[in-house]
Amino acid sequence: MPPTSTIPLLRSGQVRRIEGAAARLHGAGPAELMQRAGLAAWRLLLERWPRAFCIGVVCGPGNNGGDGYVLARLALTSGRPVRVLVLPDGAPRSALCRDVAAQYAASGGDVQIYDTGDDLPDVDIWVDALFGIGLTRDPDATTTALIHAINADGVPVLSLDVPSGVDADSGRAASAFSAEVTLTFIAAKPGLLTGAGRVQAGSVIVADLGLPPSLIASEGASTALLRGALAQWLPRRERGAHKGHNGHVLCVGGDTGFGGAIVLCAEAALRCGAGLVSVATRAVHIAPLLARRPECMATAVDNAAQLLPMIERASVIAIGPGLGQGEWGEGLLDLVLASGKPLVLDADALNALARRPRKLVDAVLSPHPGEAARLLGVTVAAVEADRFAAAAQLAERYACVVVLKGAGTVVAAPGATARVIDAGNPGMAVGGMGDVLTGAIAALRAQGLAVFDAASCAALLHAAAGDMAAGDGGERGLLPGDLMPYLRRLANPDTTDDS
Ligand SMILES: NC(=O)C1=CN([C@@H]2O[C@H](COP(=O)(O)OP(=O)(O)OC[C@H]3O[C@@H](n4cnc5c(N)ncnc54)[C@H](O)[C@@H]3O)[C@@H](O)[C@H]2O)[C@H](O)CC1
Ligand SMILES: [K+]
Repeated sequence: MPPTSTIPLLRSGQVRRIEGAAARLHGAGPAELMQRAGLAAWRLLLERWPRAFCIGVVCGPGNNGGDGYVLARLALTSGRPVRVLVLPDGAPRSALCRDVAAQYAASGGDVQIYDTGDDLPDVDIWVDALFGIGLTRDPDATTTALIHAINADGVPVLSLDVPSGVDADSGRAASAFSAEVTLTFIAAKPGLLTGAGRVQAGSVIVADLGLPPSLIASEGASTALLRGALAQWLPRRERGAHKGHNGHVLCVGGDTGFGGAIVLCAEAALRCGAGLVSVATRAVHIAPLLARRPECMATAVDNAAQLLPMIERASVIAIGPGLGQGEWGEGLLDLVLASGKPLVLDADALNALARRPRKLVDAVLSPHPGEAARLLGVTVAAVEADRFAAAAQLAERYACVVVLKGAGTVVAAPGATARVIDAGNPGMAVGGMGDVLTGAIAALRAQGLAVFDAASCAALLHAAAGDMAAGDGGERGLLPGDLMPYLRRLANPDTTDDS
């Protein structure tokens, strides 16, 4: 049951087709759209940075640069000083860009050629109109020098359409502007919401350029951005429910001395609404910890035979936190994989799976980029260069749902439109956060959500709880346990059944 709060993301090719259709169907050709783009950017600049007086604009040779020249002309005719920078080989190449550059010059504007090592003009804001969806290769040395100089200049950067240097579809960036805001045209691009692109884009604002939503929707989303509104996802709580109604999660992990992870997993499963949670572990030191929670039964499991009855009673099994890489963990994993129960695999269970790859049935994998690289047999850089492709390959190879963690979590399922979550913050990059997510996924699966929705909703819940916890005390020093009260709060939007 995907929520209504999914925002469609369009790839570059889709946006270009819409641009073509806009000319045919709505009389808004590329020249008109460029004027609208430049005007939308100028209005946003005035609204967001009203005290910016001297306006710097970096203009590229293509139509992204054209957007920049339109803005530069508007700034100039508003009486502000304008500094337009172009690269040595950056003279306008597209006809549209030449036209608007000529309009800017006719308004009295001039252009400065930037070369490596030049001092930057003193401006109050930089508008990045170097490259948009037409980036075809990594920026060269001079371009990279300009990008680094502007990123270090200490003034805000407003990127038009895409932070230059970022691949609009994958999010990959060799070097890119660090934008405070990216005003993207017609629709947000997937590369702005995950990986390096999410980091460089800052706040992403969409300008529809006055095109009808029906035209923009005509392309169909290549990826869906999931935001807030968790209520639509979560199963309604029946008044007469008892703990059996809300599923029984079995958490398997916690080799000797590694008990913390499985405790986090168990607690998160409870906080996200699982009716019952059992823990199979051999980190016996955590037994007293869990014994104080009657809703959570911990059992010391030394061998696979002891696990069987626990598997029978469970509705969903989460395996991996603190599982270790030894025989004990491998033996339990084999039994769990053979159980036929809905599964969530994380941490060391993923490393074991990477050593012995096999297709899964009704499972969710929740790798970080390193685990994903091992599961695919590639480098971490290759995973991060195109997180959508990596998640899709994992989903196909292991026949399961995949939650690829990191900046802009990607949730993929075989043959389905990928989902991406732009909530979450760098404070969550600490040990144990993944264990909390594993418990959340298992809990929502145990409460009856379909596997793709359970993984997506849990990832949204987890990221939103991380943002709330960071908002309450800062990102530095954020700990996995800090998320628990927020998980509970977010998992209880006013959806209780009044019947
Ligand atoms: N699609 C729309 O509805 C609208 C698009 N607008 C703007 O147009 C750009 C896309 O323009 P395009 O000319 O296709 O590409 P770019 O301007 O991004 O750049 C292409 C230009 O740059 C050269 N180039 C590419 N990579 C590099 C590199 N690494 N180093 C040097 N040069 C490079 C390439 O050869 C081309 O010459 C879109 O993003 C919007 O901003 C409209 O104005 C609004 C509607
Ligand atoms: K740009």
